[in-house]
Amino acid sequence: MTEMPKIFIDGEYGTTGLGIRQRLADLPIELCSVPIEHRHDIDKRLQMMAAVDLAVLCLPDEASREAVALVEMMESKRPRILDASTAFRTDPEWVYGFAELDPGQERKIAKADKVANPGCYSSGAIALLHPLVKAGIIPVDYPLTINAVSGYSGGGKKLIAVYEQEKNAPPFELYALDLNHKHLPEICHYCDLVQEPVFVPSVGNFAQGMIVSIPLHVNLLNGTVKQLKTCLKEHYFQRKNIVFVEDGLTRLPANQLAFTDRMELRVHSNNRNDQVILTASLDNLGKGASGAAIQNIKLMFGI
Ligand SMILES: NC(=O)C1=CN([C@@H]2O[C@H](COP(=O)(O)OP(=O)(O)OC[C@H]3O[C@@H](n4cnc5c(N)ncnc54)[C@H](OP(=O)(O)O)[C@@H]3O)[C@@H](O)[C@H]2O)C=CC1
Ligand SMILES: CC(=O)N[C@@H](CCC(=O)OP(=O)(O)O)C(=O)O
Repeated sequence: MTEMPKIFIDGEYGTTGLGIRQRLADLPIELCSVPIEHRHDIDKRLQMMAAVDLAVLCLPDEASREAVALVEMMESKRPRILDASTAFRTDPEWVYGFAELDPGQERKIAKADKVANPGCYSSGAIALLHPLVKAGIIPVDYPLTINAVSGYSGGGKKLIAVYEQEKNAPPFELYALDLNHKHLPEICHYCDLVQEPVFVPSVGNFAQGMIVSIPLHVNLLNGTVKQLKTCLKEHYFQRKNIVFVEDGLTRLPANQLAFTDRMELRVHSNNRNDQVILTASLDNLGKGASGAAIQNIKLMFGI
């Protein structure tokens, strides 16, 4: 009998880490753990990393950078790494863990030693924009606006505490109003955009779920509403985790896909076909984080 792959989740007691741990329970892998009281102990974590085939990092950016630098200095066998943070998503030495990006991306992930899991908002934005820009329908210099709302679990343990423990948590708030959100470089990079979109993220008083929505004026595109739909339908044909849906919805609840690992894409248009809103619905902790990580782990071990 062949041995099961060994995996250590650094940050396993955080929001994304816990989500991955729960999903791994169904897979043929051996999960190696550091006790909760030692979760910040770098020596114990490095010892564990030296003993496993894959280290999944579910840490803040700085802690991820530190852990990766230490792994790279290891003289013993190094584990492969899957990083959930923003730190390496546009780094050319890392493979971007968005399996549906292009044909061939799954193969790259399967062979990679270092995989960067995509950001939650970025996953929705890239799923919509990448195929449309690549097909030339959305010009690379289109003045895009990306609106998005996330459940509060998107901000990890700290934001969950604000929403679940403080009496005066807002029902809804805009944030990142300095127009410098950490997902913008990733979105521009993987959509080949030359004009940075205006990104308007927000958070609502619900735990999980996300909508990314992108309004478009059809007269500024190189294509029709029908061509937008056909392009997305063909790009995601027979994909399990991302589906293009044509159901004519005119309302879209933000928690529609909460507790799933799927993403749904839609093209909403008016009856003049001159305005469009593209939407991506997902769970920030599902396809936006832990669900995508599991997709990558399965690819990396051929499960
Ligand atoms: N939440 C989400 O929807 C998404 C999150 N991500 C990314 O995943 C990563 C983790 O986020 P999330 O799970 O939300 O965050 P959480 O704050 O919920 O969890 C982070 C975990 O890492 C631990 N930790 C923090 N600093 C260190 C350190 N220096 N050494 C060891 N452990 C440390 C924390 O410990 P302690 O228990 O002491 O706080 C906590 O257990 C982030 O990079 C985030 O950007 C990606 C996609 C979506
Ligand atoms: C609601 C909320 O705060 N969301 C986070 C994004 C989620 C996150 O931190 O992780 P990823 O970058 O890996 O997606 C934010 O805007 O910073």
